[in-house]
Parts: sequence; structure tokens; C-alpha cells
Amino acid sequence: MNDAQASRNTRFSELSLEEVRARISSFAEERDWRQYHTPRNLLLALVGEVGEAAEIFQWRPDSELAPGLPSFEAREREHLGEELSDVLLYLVRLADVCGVDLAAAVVDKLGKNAAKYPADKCRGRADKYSAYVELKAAAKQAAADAEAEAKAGDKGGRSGGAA
Ligand SMILES: Nc1ccn([C@H]2C[C@H](O)[C@@H](COP(=O)(O)OP(=O)(O)OP(=O)(O)O)O2)c(=O)n1
Repeated sequence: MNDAQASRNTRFSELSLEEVRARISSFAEERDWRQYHTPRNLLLALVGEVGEAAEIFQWRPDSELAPGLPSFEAREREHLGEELSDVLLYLVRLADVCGVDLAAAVVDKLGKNAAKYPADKCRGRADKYSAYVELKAAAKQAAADAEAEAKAGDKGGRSGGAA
């Protein structure tokens, strides 16, 4: 990573997925909108908002879309933030009404991704994991090990947990 790339890296403000879940849930309840927030409607709304985010990029030259979007004006970056927020809000709400613990699912998926794409084998290559045929068995074993470890930790946590 060069200096220009490093200087673009910013941290997000603190916000948990649980807080987002609770706030969009209250927003819907206060408006009696649970009736509209069905899994299908929310998935369609999510895809629609992805399209709105895509509209911001479409037809622009590659030179304007370098990482960090250096040529974007403040209002354009704010607009992008609004559309990405809509995507996140509908995604979290969709997970909620589908009974998916999105925070847990994300942590689990990150672990699976790491097992499928070992850094030492994949660094600098964008191949799909299936290209690493010789690694598949090892990745599967690593995923199984991670699951067994998580289960063991879970049991330990439960048995040692408070009331
Ligand atoms: N039935 C609805 C309607 C809206 N929202 C919330 C979630 C989104 O964050 C935002 C979406 O609002 P709009 O449909 O008005 O979409 P935009 O904010 O993108 O407005 P526009 O389409 O004018 O750009 O409001 C919601 O939860 N449920």
C-alpha cells in the first residue's frame, strides 16, 4: 500500500448491526409498516437501492472512479452514502424479518472465506476458490476445525455463562 492509499483509509464511526436492526425495526413499528416489510418486499427494496447506488457510477469514466473517488464533490459523496445506507438498512431489516442473526452470520462467513482463500496461496490472485483444486480438501478440513472450535467455545461459554 502506498502513501496515497494509506491516507485514504478512514475508520467508520462506531455502530453495531444490532443498533441498526433495533432502529429500523422501531422505525417500521412506529409507522405500522411491519405489514409491508415482508421478506420479498425487503429483498426487492434492497435490490432497488443497489440500483440507485449503481446509477451514481454509471457512465462515468474510470478516471473519476479511482479508490477514494477523489474527483467526487462533497454532495456526491453524501449522496453515495445515502444510497449505501439504504442498502444496509434494507439488508439488516431483511435479515431481521428472516430470523437471520446477521452479525453472527458475517463473523461465520468471514471465517469460511479465510478457510477457502488461504492468504499464502491467494495473495495477488483473484481466482475463484475452486481454481485451487489442491487446496479444497485442506480448506474443508479447516472449516470443519473452525466449526468444531466454535462449538467447543460455545459450550464452554454456555456452561461458564451467567444466569
Ligand atoms: N416502506 C419503507 C420505505 C422506506 N423505508 C426506509 C428505508 C430506506 O432507508 C429509506 C428508503 O426510502 P425511499 O423509498 O424514499 O428511497 P430513497 O430514500 O432512496 O429516496 P429516493 O428514491 O427519492 O432517492 O426509507 C423503509 O424502511 N420502508
